Amino acid sequence: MKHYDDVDVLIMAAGTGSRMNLDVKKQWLTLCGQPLFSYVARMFQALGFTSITLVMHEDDLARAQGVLHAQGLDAIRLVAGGPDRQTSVRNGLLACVRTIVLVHDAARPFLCEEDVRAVIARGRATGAATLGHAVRDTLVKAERETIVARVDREQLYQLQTPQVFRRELLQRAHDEALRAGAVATDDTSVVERLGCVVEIVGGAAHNLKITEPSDQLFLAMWEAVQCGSD
Ligand SMILES: Nc1ccn([C@@H]2O[C@H](COP(=O)(O)OP(=O)(O)OP(=O)(O)O)[C@@H](O)[C@H]2O)c(=O)n1
Ligand SMILES: C[C@](O)(CO)[C@H](O)COP(=O)(O)O
Repeated sequence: MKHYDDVDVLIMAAGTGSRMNLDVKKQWLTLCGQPLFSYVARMFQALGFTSITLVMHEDDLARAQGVLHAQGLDAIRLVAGGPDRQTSVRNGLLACVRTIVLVHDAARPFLCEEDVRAVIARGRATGAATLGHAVRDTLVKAERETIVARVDREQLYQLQTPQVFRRELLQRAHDEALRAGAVATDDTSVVERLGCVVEIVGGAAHNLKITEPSDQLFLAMWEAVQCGSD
């Protein structure tokens, strides 16, 4: 059973995707015939979420509106992002009114329902939870591409999204970070600055973020499996 009426979903899609080195921003790459941002928005709608806000680059708002409309996704709100992810999340928070906020990257389209359910359950219970995956490769520290030290991976995780928070806490954390001029790459870091504990929920390894050109291979593989194309 799905009970998501206490959750505002923020889908982050306002970046420039500089590490992809493409002419197109990565959220416009297609998966199963749809741009990543609408693929992800549709997925959350299909899971039963009723408040979904898509944070897009301001240059893309009109075009994104057209895509959402053409796909019958008019219920999804559009908000302009900012120059960094933290500002984009803060802009998105202005559209949130519910008890819980779930923040997800449009660049992570390979999310499964089980992980969404698990991280929401922990976020509701503790106030702050994130999906993450234990590091599984051998880790080292290097200088000038030469190994100088070994790093014990025992306690290391790669954080993913969704990240789920009590809205009041996330808002307070962003207000405080703005006041202090603190910049972070994710929202757990923003919340930790308040001294809050964030719980990690083990997520699927395949919930990876499209970041570098070679990650397009995963889009092709997912499409072949999920959409039946060859
Ligand atoms: N100003 C920004 C920057 C990032 N994001 C979003 O946050 C997610 C994760 O960020 P990242 O992978 O770093 O995306 P980009 O900033 O676009 O990539 P890059 O760092 O390579 O430029 C992406 O879905 C991206 O669109 C955002 O909404 N607003
Ligand atoms: C939020 C995030 O996806 C968690 O892994 C990540 O921090 C986004 O920013 P990054 O600069 O790509 O690490």
